Amino acid sequence: MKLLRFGPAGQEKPGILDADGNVRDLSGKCPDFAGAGVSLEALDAIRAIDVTSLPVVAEPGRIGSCVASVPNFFCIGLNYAKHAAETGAEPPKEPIIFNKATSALSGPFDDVVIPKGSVKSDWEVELGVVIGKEASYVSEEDALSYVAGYCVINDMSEREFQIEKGGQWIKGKSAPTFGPTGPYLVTADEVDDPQTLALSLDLNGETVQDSNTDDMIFSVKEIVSYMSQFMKLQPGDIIATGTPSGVGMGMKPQRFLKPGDKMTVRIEGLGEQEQTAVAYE
Ligand SMILES: NC(=O)N[C@@H](O)C(=O)O
Repeated sequence: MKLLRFGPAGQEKPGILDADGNVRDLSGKCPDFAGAGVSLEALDAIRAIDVTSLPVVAEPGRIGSCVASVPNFFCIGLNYAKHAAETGAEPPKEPIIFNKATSALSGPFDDVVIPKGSVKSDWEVELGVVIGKEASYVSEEDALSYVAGYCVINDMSEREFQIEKGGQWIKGKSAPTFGPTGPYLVTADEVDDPQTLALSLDLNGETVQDSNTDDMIFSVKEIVSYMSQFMKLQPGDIIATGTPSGVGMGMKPQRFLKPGDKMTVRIEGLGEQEQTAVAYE
């Protein structure tokens, strides 16, 4: 299933894409796609609905983040060897885990606001994993059975805030609008192998990131199992699984976003996002 949320910010309704590409309204039939609303049980209940019986939304308007009110917005750092190299870092021996403030979550086509005082705002296409079942001490073998689905994420990053402000990457990752997520939550049963997906990001029409999830250092199943050794993952948690090379910080000379820049962010089978960078006002 391709699940989405449509409507003005803060008033989104849950929907589903039908076989003809129409948005069908799921409101009243299921809870919002937040927390338990994306548990494996909740997704099974949606799967049992006859999609053709749902009203077609002729004009869905704005598309919101495909999940809402996320309990945790986790990220994995330096999970592609060439990206680690472009930042001057060694490939990690164990997964690097950090957080993005959950208030950074935004719609896949919403403007990205360059934060107040920022001169180093940067882009990062990433495969997003949404957890569908409490996961504590799970094996790698079982890990993918805890995944509700996958989505596109732009892990927006302010490099001065992230690197030059005395530590903790969360400072550079968390500005409002720094987490475009969606357009769809594609349920796990529709993704044969999360380690074979092409992912790319264009800046003003020029492809700057172009890779495949088979280049990850730690696979999705390794990440979910590893994280579950330290914490209990919960339904609705997002894990952004790291970005490939081609970020502005790694370019020579470095390149950062300015108002009017357009980012097109895509992952094979999961859809495409587009954001325009705008100045903070
Ligand atoms: N350098 C940096 O921030 N990278 C991470 O976000 C990552 O995805 O690797």
